[in-house]
Amino acid sequence: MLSLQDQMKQAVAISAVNQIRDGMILGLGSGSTAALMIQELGARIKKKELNDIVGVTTSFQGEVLATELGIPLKSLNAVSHIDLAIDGADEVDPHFQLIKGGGACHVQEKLVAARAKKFVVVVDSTKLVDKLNLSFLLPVEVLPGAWHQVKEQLEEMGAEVKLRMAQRKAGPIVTDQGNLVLDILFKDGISDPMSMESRINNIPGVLENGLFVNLVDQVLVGEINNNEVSVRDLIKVQ
Ligand SMILES: O=C(CO)[C@H](O)[C@H](O)COP(=O)(O)O
Repeated sequence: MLSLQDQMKQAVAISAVNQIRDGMILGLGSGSTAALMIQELGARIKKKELNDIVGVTTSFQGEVLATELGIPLKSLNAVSHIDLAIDGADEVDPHFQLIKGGGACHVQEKLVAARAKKFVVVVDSTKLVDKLNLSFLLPVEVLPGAWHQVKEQLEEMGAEVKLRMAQRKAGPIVTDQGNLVLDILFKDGISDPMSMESRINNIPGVLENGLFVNLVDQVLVGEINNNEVSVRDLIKVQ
C-alpha cells in the first residue's frame, strides 16, 4: 500500500507522462517523483504506446533507471534541443520559482531545464510554499578544494551553512560531478530568488545553486481531497 505522499507523486508522474508524444527528446529529472515518471515512461515504451523517444538524464540515478527500463538515452551534448523536461522540486513558490537539489543533482537538472522548450515540474502538495528557504535548505555545489572558503563567504551573506554529510559512508556527499554540497538557510527566507541565485553563483568555487528562477512553464501538483488523489495544474502568480 502506497503512502498518501507516494500516491500524490504517482498521480503527478502519470499526468506528466500523458504530455509525452512520439519522437520527443525528453529531459528526465531526478528524485523519487521523477523516478516514478521514468518508470511510467519505460512501461509505455515497452508496450509501444510511445515510440522513438530519446531521454537526456540529469543524474546517475536517472541513467541507471532509464538504462534498466530500456529507454534510449543521449547525452546533453548530443542533442540539438529538448522538447519536454519533467522533474521534481523541493520547494515551489507562487511565482513558480524553485528550490531543487535535495538529491544533489541540481547542476545537471538546471542545464536540462534551461535547454527544454517546456519544463514541467511534478510535486506533491507538501512542496508548495509562500516563500523559498524558510524550511528547505538551499543546496550549493562547490569545488572540493573551495568548500571552506565558500562556506565563510555564504556566512558573511547571513546564511547558516552546513556541509552535506553522507549516510553509511564516512565524510561528505560527493556529487555526480565529484564535488561537494553546502546546504544553506537564510532564516528569513529568500525574498529575491533572481538576485540571490546570481550572488551565490558569483562566489569563486561555486558551480551552481539550487534556485531555479524563471525556468518553469507548468507545475503539476498531486493532492488528496476527501481521500481522493487528484492532480492540479497550478496557476502562476505573476
Ligand atoms: O532536485 C531534486 C534532486 O536533486 C529532486 O527533484 C527534488 O529533491 C525532489 O525530489 P523528490 O521527488 O524525491 O521529493
